Amino acid sequence: MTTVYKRSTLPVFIEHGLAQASISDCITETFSAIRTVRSFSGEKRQMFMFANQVLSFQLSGIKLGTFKSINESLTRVAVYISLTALYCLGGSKVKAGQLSVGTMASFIGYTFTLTFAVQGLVNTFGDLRGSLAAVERINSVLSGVQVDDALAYGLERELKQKAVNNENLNLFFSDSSSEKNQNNHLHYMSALKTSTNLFSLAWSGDICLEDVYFSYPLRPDVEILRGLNLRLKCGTVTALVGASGAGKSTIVQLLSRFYEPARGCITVGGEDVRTFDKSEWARVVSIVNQEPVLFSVSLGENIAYGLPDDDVSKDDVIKAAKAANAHEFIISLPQGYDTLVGERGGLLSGGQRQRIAIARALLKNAPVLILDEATSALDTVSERLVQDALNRLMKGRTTLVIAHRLSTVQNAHQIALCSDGKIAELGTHFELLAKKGQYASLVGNQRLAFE
Ligand SMILES: Nc1ncnc2c1ncn2[C@@H]1O[C@H](COP(=O)(O)OP(=O)(O)OP(=O)(O)O)[C@@H](O)[C@H]1O
Repeated sequence: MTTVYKRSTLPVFIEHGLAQASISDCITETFSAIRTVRSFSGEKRQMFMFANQVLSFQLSGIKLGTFKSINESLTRVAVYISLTALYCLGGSKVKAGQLSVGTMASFIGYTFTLTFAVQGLVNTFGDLRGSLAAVERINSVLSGVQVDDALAYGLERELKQKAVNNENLNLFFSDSSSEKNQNNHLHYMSALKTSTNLFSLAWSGDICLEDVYFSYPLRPDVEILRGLNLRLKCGTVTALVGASGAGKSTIVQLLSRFYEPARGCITVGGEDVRTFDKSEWARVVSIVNQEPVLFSVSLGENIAYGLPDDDVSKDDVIKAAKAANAHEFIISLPQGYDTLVGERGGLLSGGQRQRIAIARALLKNAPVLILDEATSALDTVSERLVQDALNRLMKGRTTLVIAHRLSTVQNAHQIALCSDGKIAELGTHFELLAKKGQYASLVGNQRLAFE
């Protein structure tokens, strides 16, 4: 009986445990790659995955609950059978005059009542304690979070338009009829423009950082950017250089709109980017990082990440992979485009991960490209393949590259040297060398890698 019970319930326990683990895996993966998720407008996709995992957790929970209830019922039946047996035994002793009826009945009754009561109480308190701890943790996380209203508004609006029939997602949205939500919506609806002209502006206009001041929320007293001005000319490459800690990544974060400037503004074709919501902005900007983040899905899905499923054909994915010099290595794998890349792309080499990220950006085809050039050394063949793919990706796009290689800097249309929270020098490689300023000494000190 015990063996049958174990055999039948063990898989249910395992399934429930796995469902719980996949929820936390999904959360960990999403938050550790939050910049990539945001830059590819992947919030909806991650939320959808999360919703599915919560639902399978719910289903396995119900199954487990059913087994537990059956177990509980069987236990109770067994207890009552024993009780009946005790009554019979006690009854015979009473009949023989060895025990009084009252003593026997009270003994049995009190014993079992007490057992069930204590058991129930312990179970309930156990569950309650767990739930209270979870609620407390959720509250502490939520109370420390600053809600990004513009992003939240953009996401909710998009989800309401496109996924209104999707029950899974609807579970995650609060009742928009509440007065507070409606006020928020009205506020942003009046402030934010639609994306209709954002793409054409980004394909044809310059991107400008105008007198930008910025400090990080966690260190509000330290001004990282102090009146920075920089124009990224449409369709050209700007190499951003500067000493470590000069603020290069901060400029990238502002351009990606992970943060907003404290003063000054960023414009696209003359329009303040804050007039567009963040999820729409994410569609016109591609970011390729030093250490590209891949998700633990297939190679094909990683390349198509960020695009709605119905917009991506297998041919498009292959075309992007070919342009990124990734097709050959993908088809040499036994499962080709269906090969799983492992957690954070761990089953691929550094150069392969970079080419997948480049294919992803090529497929996204955004007019603005932000590139954080890898400092880690690749072997010569891999390096050439990556560089070749990057050159194709940069072509015709307004590109800002945090440059670490002299060749990148030399080939850029302009070089911006960031120092003291400003652009201290701006020009081509030879112009800046002739100036014999900070750029010349940066190159002289070999702080830019020579090839
Ligand atoms: N999230 C953050 N919160 C507070 N301060 C930060 C944060 N990120 C960076 N800083 C600070 O901002 C300054 C500029 O950092 P940033 O990363 O932009 O420099 P960088 O030029 O990209 O440097 P590196 O070349 O070493 O990557 C540094 O002094 C850094 O300590």
